[in-house]
Formats: sequence, C-alpha cells, structure tokens
Amino acid sequence: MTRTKLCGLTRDRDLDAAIDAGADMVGVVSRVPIETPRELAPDRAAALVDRVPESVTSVLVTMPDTPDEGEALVDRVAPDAIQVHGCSLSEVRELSARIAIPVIAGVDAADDDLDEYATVADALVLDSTDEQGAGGTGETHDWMRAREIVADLDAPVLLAGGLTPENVASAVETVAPFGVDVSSGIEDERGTGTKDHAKLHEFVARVSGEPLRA
Ligand SMILES: O=C(O)c1ccccc1NCC(=O)[C@H](O)[C@H](O)COP(=O)(O)O
Repeated sequence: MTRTKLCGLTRDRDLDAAIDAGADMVGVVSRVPIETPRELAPDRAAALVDRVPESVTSVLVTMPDTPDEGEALVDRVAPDAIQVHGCSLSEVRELSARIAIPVIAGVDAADDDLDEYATVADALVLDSTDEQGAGGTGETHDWMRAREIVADLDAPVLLAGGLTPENVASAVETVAPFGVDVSSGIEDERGTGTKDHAKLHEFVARVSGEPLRA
C-alpha cells in the first residue's frame, strides 16, 4: 500500500477534504525563510494540527535554523511528525535526539549523501528543492534515479516534486516508493496555497488504484 501525504494545507475545509479523501498524512508549513503562500503562523498551524484525527498523521513542515528552533516549534504546534528542509546531517541527528516524534528529512533527489540522511532521519521526502532546500516547487525529478534510491535505502521514502492526479499512478509504478507527497499539484491554481477538492480526491484515488470518476 502506497501512503499519501497531502501537504501545504492552509484552510480548515482543505484539511477536512484531505482527511475525507483518505490521506494517510497531512502537512502544514510553518516558519520557512522563503516566500510561500502555504506558510502559516505557528498558532494557526497548531489549530489545524489539532483538527487532525488520530488515524491520520499530522506533519509539521519547517526549515529551522537550529535544532533548538525545531524543538521549540514542535512544542508549540504539537504535530505527530516533523519534516525539515535545508538541514544538515548533524542538525537532523541532533533534532531527532531531542524530540520524541519521527523526523522526516526533506532532501533533493540529486544529492549524493542521501544514504547518510537515511541513517539519521526516520524517513525521507525525496523532492525537487530550491537553492535553500525548500520544497513545494512543483518540479518533477528523475524517477528512474528515484527508483534506485528507494531500492537502495533502508529508510521509508516519500516521493515528492511535481506530482499531480495525472502523473501519480505512473510515478508510483516507476518508483515504488513508501509514499507520495503532493502540494502544488492539487492546488486550484498552482502557487495559491488553496486546494482543489476534486483534484485532491482524484490524487488519493489514483494512488490507491481506485476507479476514477467520470
Ligand atoms: O510547500 C512549501 O511551500 C514548502 C516550503 C518550504 C519547505 C517545504 C515546502 N513544502 C514541502 C512539501 O512537503 C511539499 O509537499 C513537497 O515539496 C511537494 O511539493 P510540490 O512539488 O508542490 O507537490
């Protein structure tokens, strides 16, 4: 079974739609040093996380300058897992040692130290990142290389980067990841931060191989 993470949720109704569609994980973005319409203030991120039922994993996506900062944000938002982008190996290791929840490392698929990240993080998000390591770019990467990475690493890998309802079945078939992660590909217009509920349902259905609605 391929897990589905729907990320960059900003509105209550988008979160509720993601849960209703059957997402395994839902993500909220807070405290990132880039311009993104998905960024929420910590209190707002905490309010969304608080709505998530126990059966669904809430993921806080952030780019902490230090492990201290990551730990403080976890205390404030209280997610089930934290996903960090732009962190060094030692920062991921230190954060992981300090907090009780799983740490997911957001990494670029072209990086050559992914095996090391796999030893310090509980899971990887294999993404297309910008120069600061941020995700949400809407760009795909080389799925054949992603397939090799998934096969070589022991850690669970979530495939991210430019996934859409149209390409996700092919991505799952090609890469065979533990899970898939989408943000801009289910937005009503790319880069708005608000989700299209029909796209969101279709994305989850395509991952689980359910027949599509006409
Ligand atoms: O989504 C953002 O704006 C973001 C900003 C900074 C760090 C990470 C961010 N998103 C991480 C995610 O988990 C996205 O779901 C993932 O990168 C996929 O994005 P997309 O290519 O838009 O589907």
